[in-house]
Amino acid sequence: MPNIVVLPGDGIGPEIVDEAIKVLKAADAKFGLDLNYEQDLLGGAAIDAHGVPLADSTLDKCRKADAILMGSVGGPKWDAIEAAKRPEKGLLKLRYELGLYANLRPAILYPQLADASSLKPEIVAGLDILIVRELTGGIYFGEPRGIRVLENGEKQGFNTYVYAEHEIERIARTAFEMAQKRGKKVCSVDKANVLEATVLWREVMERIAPEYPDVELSHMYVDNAAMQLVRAPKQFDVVVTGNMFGDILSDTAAMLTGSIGMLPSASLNQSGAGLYEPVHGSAPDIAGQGIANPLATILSASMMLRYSLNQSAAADAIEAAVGKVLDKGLRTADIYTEGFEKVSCQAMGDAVVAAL
Ligand SMILES: NC(=O)C1=CN([C@@H]2O[C@H](COP(=O)(O)OP(=O)(O)OC[C@H]3O[C@@H](n4cnc5c(N)ncnc54)[C@H](O)[C@@H]3O)[C@@H](O)[C@H]2O)C=CC1
Ligand SMILES: CC(C)CC(=O)C(=O)O
Ligand SMILES: [Mg+2]
Repeated sequence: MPNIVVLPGDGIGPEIVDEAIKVLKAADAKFGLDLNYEQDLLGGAAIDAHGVPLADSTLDKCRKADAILMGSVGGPKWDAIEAAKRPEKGLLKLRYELGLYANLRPAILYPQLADASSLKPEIVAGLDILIVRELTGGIYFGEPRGIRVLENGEKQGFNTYVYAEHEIERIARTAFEMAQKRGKKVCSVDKANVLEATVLWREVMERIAPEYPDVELSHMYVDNAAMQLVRAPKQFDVVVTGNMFGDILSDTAAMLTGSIGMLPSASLNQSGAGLYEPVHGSAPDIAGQGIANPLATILSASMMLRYSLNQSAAADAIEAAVGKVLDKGLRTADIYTEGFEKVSCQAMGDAVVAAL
């Protein structure tokens, strides 16, 4: 019986995770998945209960799990806490401790949402990009880091952008392997005109590329990539990049698909167990109102079935059910455009269950 650790987190986290679990239970009834769920705390909720954003006991459960389904962490309630102890650090620690270096962030435009995209329909029609973000290295984890006092009494904040060859090699392989199953193009995004760490990044990408002769490798500076994503996004197939650039570019890509409420993600390690979470955060501005879009989390649950639990038929069925619900004209507020039916978070989850 596969064991799923469920970490709803903060803000809209509990609302959207409830809907994803509902959909998983419906998929279980239909496909006999026999999933077992174990709920625990992460982020601000864990700080409130245990004083730390990720308790050792929670980390232990996650290590033993077949997969983890997460909502989102953070919020203004904990913003005054010093940076090293904030809710977000619990999530970063979880990713790091489980070695979840490969973060897959598909940005797919459902054709029904062409009107909700920030771009003109003709620019985004058929959009299907996969952002492969390195998740356990780079500037989010580099040492030294902190805030120090200089001799003149002024404070200085500092972080370190660092990548070792093995970290670049393994994420390169993930990107090339993914591209082999898709459009056979990898665009590696860096800032090699300025940052030495990304000069090495580019060198390693070039070194690994010949192992995948059927895949075309190109390089792009991150500033241009941000521009190209909103100018002509369909030029991209797989985009591989470091932790911070991937974080930023995936939020940009989200708006091409209509809303960040539509973007799921999978974070994988070498062993196949994974962490599944929407790309968005805890959305404190709409938390508790029942209006969040649960589809990113529902689609993350579908990625969990596909990547960690070997249940691709159930994953396909959930994705098809999401398509059917959009066909019916149901829209949460973030993807609502005139002429459609505006529904709550819960109604959207119920509709996906019904469509399943
Ligand atoms: N993986 C995680 O747990 C992440 C956590 N965060 C944390 O979340 C908190 C809020 O961060 P923000 O910068 O505001 O980013 P955010 O992604 O939470 O929200 C940005 C905007 O998108 C909207 N939005 C996000 N998800 C939505 C959904 N499912 N349905 C409808 N609208 C949605 C929000 O209402 C807001 O207007 C912060 O504490 C941040 O550190 C941010 C990103 C990821
Ligand atoms: C805590 C943040 C690094 C989370 C985030 O923004 C993300 O993973 O997209
Ligand atoms: Mg982010």
